[in-house]
Amino acid sequence: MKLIMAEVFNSWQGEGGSVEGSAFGRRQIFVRFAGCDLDCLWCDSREYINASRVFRWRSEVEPFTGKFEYRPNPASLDEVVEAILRLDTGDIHSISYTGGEPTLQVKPLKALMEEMRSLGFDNFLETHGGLPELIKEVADLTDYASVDIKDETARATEDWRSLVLREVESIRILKEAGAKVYAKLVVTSETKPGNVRWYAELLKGLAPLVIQPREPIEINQEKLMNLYREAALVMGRKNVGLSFQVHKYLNVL
Ligand SMILES: C[S@@+](CC[C@H](N)C(=O)[O-])C[C@H]1O[C@@H](n2cnc3c(N)ncnc32)[C@H](O)[C@@H]1O
Ligand SMILES: Nc1nc2[nH]cc(C(=O)O)c2c(=O)[nH]1
Ligand code: SF4
Ligand SMILES: [Mg+2]
Repeated sequence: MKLIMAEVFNSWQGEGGSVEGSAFGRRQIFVRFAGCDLDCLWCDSREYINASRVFRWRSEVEPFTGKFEYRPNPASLDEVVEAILRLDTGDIHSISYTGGEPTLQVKPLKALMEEMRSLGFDNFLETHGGLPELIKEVADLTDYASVDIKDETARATEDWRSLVLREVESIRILKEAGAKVYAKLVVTSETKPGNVRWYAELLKGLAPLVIQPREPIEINQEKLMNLYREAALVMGRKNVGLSFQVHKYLNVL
């Protein structure tokens, strides 16, 4: 079984804020898959979007050392499992599968999640959720999921509205399978309050929402808190929170 990988490292989860299902501040091993079918304007993992150009992947030799070993793509499942286990510091909350978009490589993703579960780890899926048919394949193996709702200002794809509906469908599938799920919305100064109301209507009663400012932050506090209020008025005050990419401020991976 082969995978196109980007990197494997050990850090703490820097996103998700305090809503239910978030693993913010928990220690994780991150497994970043190469390749994505979307093209978010502000993506901080751009170099990994085109999988055919990711010739090698890196794995941390030891946590927080900044020292990496490089290997050619594609990777074998065994190599990736070995890289993960080498970074097991004994305090790992869950394994985070991110990217790129991990669900695009659904067969090896599933095999890896099965293997990590059998070794006693929980699985945390970080996904754009735009492909519910693929989400179905890994839903039973997912303990936690952070599913992005792509705002119109991300310009992720041409048919943005149908993408949002598919993301919500993925959340439903994951929830029905028993995963702890929250939605993450990256906002900018151009984000429309009316759009946030629409996302909130779709998520109401389904999953909590975190609002995460695009980095580097350009949205002002007043606008951010107005968007928060729009969402909370629809979803309920306990179901909305803020999320910041704290790892970027602390200069860790
Ligand atoms: C790189 S994506 C990979 C997983 C999946 N493709 C997705 O978009 O959800 C991981 C997370 O980083 C967030 N992210 C990426 N670039 C960002 C930026 N410049 N500012 C804020 N969040 C960002 C995404 O919204 C997503 O929640
Ligand atoms: N520390 C840390 N937390 C994260 N949460 C989501 C990340 C991602 O890129 O998916 C990420 C990441 O790359 N590093
Ligand atoms: S979906 Fe995720 S990996 Fe893909 S472009 Fe958007 S932020 Fe980047
Ligand atoms: Mg990131």
